[in-house]
Amino acid sequence: MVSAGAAKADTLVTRLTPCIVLVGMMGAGKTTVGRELARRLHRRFVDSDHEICARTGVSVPVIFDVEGEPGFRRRESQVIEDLSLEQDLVLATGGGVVLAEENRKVLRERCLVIYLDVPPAVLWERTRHDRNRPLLQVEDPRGRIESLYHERDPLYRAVAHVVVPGGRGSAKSMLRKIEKALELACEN
Ligand SMILES: Nc1ncnc2c1ncn2[C@@H]1O[C@H](COP(=O)(O)OP(=O)(O)OP(=O)(O)O)[C@@H](O)[C@H]1O
Ligand SMILES: O=C(O)C1=C[C@@H](O)[C@@H](O)[C@H](O)C1
Ligand SMILES: [Mg+2]
Repeated sequence: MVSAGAAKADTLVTRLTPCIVLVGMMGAGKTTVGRELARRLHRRFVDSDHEICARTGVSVPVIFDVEGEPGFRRRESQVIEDLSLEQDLVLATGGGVVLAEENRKVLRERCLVIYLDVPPAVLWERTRHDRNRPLLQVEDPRGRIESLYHERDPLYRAVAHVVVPGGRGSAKSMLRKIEKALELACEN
């Protein structure tokens, strides 16, 4: 059963947008919320980190180990180039997708981009026990999140058509905010 909010957003975004893209920091909930958003909008869901792993057959930390961050970023840009043109897709991106200007350009021009803006303290709570994020395997991961957030926040804002502020609310409440923002974006 599709809720009234999801049905309304579905009609409007289907008319206006090819690919709905979620951007934001590690732990913002792009994968968690994106999967549910896709289900509610009857769209296919792809996570760019998962797509890179499917193409290479190894995990994100292994790619960082073998090819370094530049190798991972090249693979990420290729996935963005390929998927951003697809119809009926919700695409959850990796936290660093906005670092490359070419990615920002492609996403901004081809897609409807939603920034999930979650404060560093909450990001830290969600990622502190996860070993799958190579950039956080440092002495002060909490400080790293803080500095990455401040470096990247302007880039997320530059690429986004819609900013959805998040906090300690549930994934469900984030989803409701996104659906509301999609309705508003499509009315204007
Ligand atoms: N709104 C939320 N409330 C509470 N926990 C959440 C929320 N959204 C996501 N989480 C949890 O936070 C963790 C990180 O979420 P998720 O993997 O979706 O983030 P991400 O934005 O995809 O991060 P990355 O850029 O590293 O892929 C997961 O354990 C998820 O269950
Ligand atoms: O924020 C980042 O730079 C990253 C986030 C993850 O989604 C992965 O793409 C990878 O761990 C790098
Ligand atoms: Mg993710």
